[in-house]
Amino acid sequence: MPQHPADTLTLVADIGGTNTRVALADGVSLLPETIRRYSNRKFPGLESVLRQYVEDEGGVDCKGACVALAGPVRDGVGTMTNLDWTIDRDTLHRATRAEHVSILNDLQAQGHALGLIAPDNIRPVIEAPAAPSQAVRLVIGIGTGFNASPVFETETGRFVAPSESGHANLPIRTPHELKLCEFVETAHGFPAIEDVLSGRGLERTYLFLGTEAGTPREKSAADIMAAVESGEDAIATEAARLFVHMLGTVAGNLALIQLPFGGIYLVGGVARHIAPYLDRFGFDDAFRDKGRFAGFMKNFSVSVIEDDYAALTGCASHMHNIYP
Ligand SMILES: Nc1ncnc2c1ncn2[C@@H]1O[C@H](COP(=O)(O)OP(=O)(O)OP(=O)(O)O)[C@@H](O)[C@H]1O
Repeated sequence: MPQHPADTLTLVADIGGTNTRVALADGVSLLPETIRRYSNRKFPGLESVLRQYVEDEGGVDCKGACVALAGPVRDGVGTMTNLDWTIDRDTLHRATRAEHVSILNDLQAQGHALGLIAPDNIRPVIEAPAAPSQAVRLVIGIGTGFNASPVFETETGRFVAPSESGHANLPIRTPHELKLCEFVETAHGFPAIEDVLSGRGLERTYLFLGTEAGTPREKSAADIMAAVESGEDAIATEAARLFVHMLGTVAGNLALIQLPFGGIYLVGGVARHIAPYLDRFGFDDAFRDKGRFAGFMKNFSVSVIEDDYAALTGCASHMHNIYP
């Protein structure tokens, strides 16, 4: 990589509950040939994934390193929610030898990527009136877990607020959703949004509907979506419909809390796979089902970001802004 001297390079990593994606960036641009993907279950911890990456890139030296992880970050220590991994700044220095390091929540990184995603990678779901460029935006992530972050444009730069909103409890609108909530609560002790709106949540919804029908069966999220596509399994179709409805309700709630007149952006592996069915399974109706505020909900556009590496771009942008 001779055309990119070490003092311009940043190592960026997106650590999800299932997969870690790592790349090098020059400024805000990812270097496509350096993008690598690792399956988390093959590694004992985050430090070893990062060390593996540095080795796979021939012992590369970088000026900065930024990791975005699926879990809360407090006082410079990130803790994964769906994996027994933590990372702190010293470990990140050690693993990458970078001078500047930063640890973000993965949805914060997704927020920092807004404005840098190629238009081809943004799929519109609901249109809304145009808003000023400083209007608040909201990213919602549905993958191994669920989370959301509002994105604020301030006079001193962009601020993306972290949250753990996937661990708030499920909002219930129908008797059937109440039964799903009770099913989730029986298994987990608490019916969190993430227990339905995630890959495992889709699988759990499928099991719930099968159990209700007297034919309990398990299928992976990918197989459920393949069955929806082929139309061969009515329970899979119903699971996707229930999932989409719950997603509309939760996204509508978050919109009312944050007022993202600049748009809502759905990101993550499950969001990308469910995107073609949002219209067919009534996302829009559930999103707008807010009583007197049903008309007000037309202020919010919704899109799906189809770029699997958006969080890496967000890490690069964040580092470029704080260490130009
Ligand atoms: N074809 C598919 N349809 C729906 N869901 C799928 C499909 N393939 C994989 N998934 C689900 O996507 C999830 C992984 O999504 P993603 O790649 O965004 O993960 P991640 O970045 O590790 O997650 P997170 O950041 O939420 O922790 C898994 O729960 C998996 O079951």
